[in-house]
Amino acid sequence: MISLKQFNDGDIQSAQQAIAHCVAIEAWQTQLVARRPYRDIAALQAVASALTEGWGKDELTLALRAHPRIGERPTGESSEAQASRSEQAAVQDSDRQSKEAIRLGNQRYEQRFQRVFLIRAKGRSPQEILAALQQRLQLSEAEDIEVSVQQLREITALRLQEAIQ
Ligand SMILES: NC(=O)NC1=NC(=O)NC1=O
Repeated sequence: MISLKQFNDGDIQSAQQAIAHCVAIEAWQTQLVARRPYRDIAALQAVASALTEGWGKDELTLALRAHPRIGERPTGESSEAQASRSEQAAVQDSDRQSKEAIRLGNQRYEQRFQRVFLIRAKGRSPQEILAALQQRLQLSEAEDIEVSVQQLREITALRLQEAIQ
């Protein structure tokens, strides 16, 4: 985590490094860095959010490369892995039955949509995640893309809040 001043004043390389784990979409990273300096955190978050406006299936596909499945404990010390572990803590600590239900739900979801199920996990219990997964299985491809992109926006915003304070 770095301060807004450090983010504003740092060189391009270090500024991009500080936010790269928020979402694996290069354009978002480079544009957020290019618009420095930000007068305050709210201005930074407003631009970060505006830069997600046009996201669709292509951006989702890019971002999913960096998101482990829900319930699969992300390994490694990368910023992404650390962020995922903390976001998914409630699932990691849940009982075996919930974990198995989520694992099976992920399988069903991937068979239907051919992509990893993405949900903003922070603040959600395993039960809430499971309920969301069941609901998402009823959606059409287009509907689920829209919901998945919205989840990606939420995860990105939460990670940015943690990254620069
Ligand atoms: N497949 C996922 O939904 N992954 C994740 N959701 C989060 O909130 N963090 C993740 O890594």
